[in-house]
Amino acid sequence: MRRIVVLSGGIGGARFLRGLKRAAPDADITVIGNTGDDIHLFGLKVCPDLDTVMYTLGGGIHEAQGWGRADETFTVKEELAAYGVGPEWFGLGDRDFATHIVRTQMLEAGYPLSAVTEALCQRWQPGVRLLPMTDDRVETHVLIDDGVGGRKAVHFQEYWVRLRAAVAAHAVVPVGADQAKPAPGVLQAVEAADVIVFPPSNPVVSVGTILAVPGMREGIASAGVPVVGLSPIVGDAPVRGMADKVLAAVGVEATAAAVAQHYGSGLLDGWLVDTVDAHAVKAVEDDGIRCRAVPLMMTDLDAAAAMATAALELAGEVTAA
Ligand SMILES: O=c1nc2n(C[C@H](O)[C@H](O)[C@H](O)CO)c3cc(O)ccc3cc-2c(=O)[nH]1
Repeated sequence: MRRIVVLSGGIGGARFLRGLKRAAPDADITVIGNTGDDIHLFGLKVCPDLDTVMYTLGGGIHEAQGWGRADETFTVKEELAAYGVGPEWFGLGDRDFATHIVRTQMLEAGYPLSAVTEALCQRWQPGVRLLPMTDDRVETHVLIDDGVGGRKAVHFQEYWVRLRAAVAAHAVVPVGADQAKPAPGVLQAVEAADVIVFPPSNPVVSVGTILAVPGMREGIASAGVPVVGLSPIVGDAPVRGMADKVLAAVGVEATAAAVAQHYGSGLLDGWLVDTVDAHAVKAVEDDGIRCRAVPLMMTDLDAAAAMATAALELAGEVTAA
């Protein structure tokens, strides 16, 4: 299992990756990061999931929060607010602003997002190869009630951060994904992988958005290597985030078994559920996906490393079968 490819969202994916690095210190890890959460604010391009992976693995993350920078200050945000310039609901700190300024400057100079991400990682040295899923613009929008009898689409960040996912999501649309091309190196990494891992990231707005880029699903299914995933749903509720809300929008129950079935045996060879969901193992295996129940709460680095070890062992079992 030397070459490992991981499809990652933000916090859950980043913490899992930290465990994976500990569990497989000699592995060559490529991370394909979701960019559907990206947002343009104050003229700057913000890539929350790429930055969360980069800061987490590079030692700059705000640990308790899981996103943004440690030791952050908010002077720029306060000054913008004093000018009446928002949105005030999105917490961009001063240190984080610097990342978005560098990124935007490089994009405006003509570099693709993949090259910009590589340049930012020169500083953070995450110890993995971090690739955006695409260099093209993709933006996840969520369809909600507009309060006057109709419906409207809002940016995913507005749904999650401003509305706290407190209203029903009727549909989730990765706008632009159908026209997007995988970023340079993405399909090559999938083709060269010894194992492909879906970490406990959101199956709809994180892994699902990556899979929506044309060529991704086919590339993974035809890679001929074990594809193993870890359930982000434990005891019928998301470990964090709003997976239940967006799963409902795509007609999938918020259970560990239903998420495995949503990915399907055409894509997934192995699936880890938490020990509290051990009753789901049989249903998943009946669907042709090898399934094991292990602790899936990433309470600390040791727990994340144990999860990564279990995922690699499951991949080994699938290969041997
Ligand atoms: O709940 C919040 N999450 C914030 N996040 C996290 C983000 O909204 C989501 O958790 C991810 O997009 C989901 O993966 C940020 C991430 C960044 O990289 C930069 C700024 C923010 C700001 C917020 C915020 O104000 N509130």
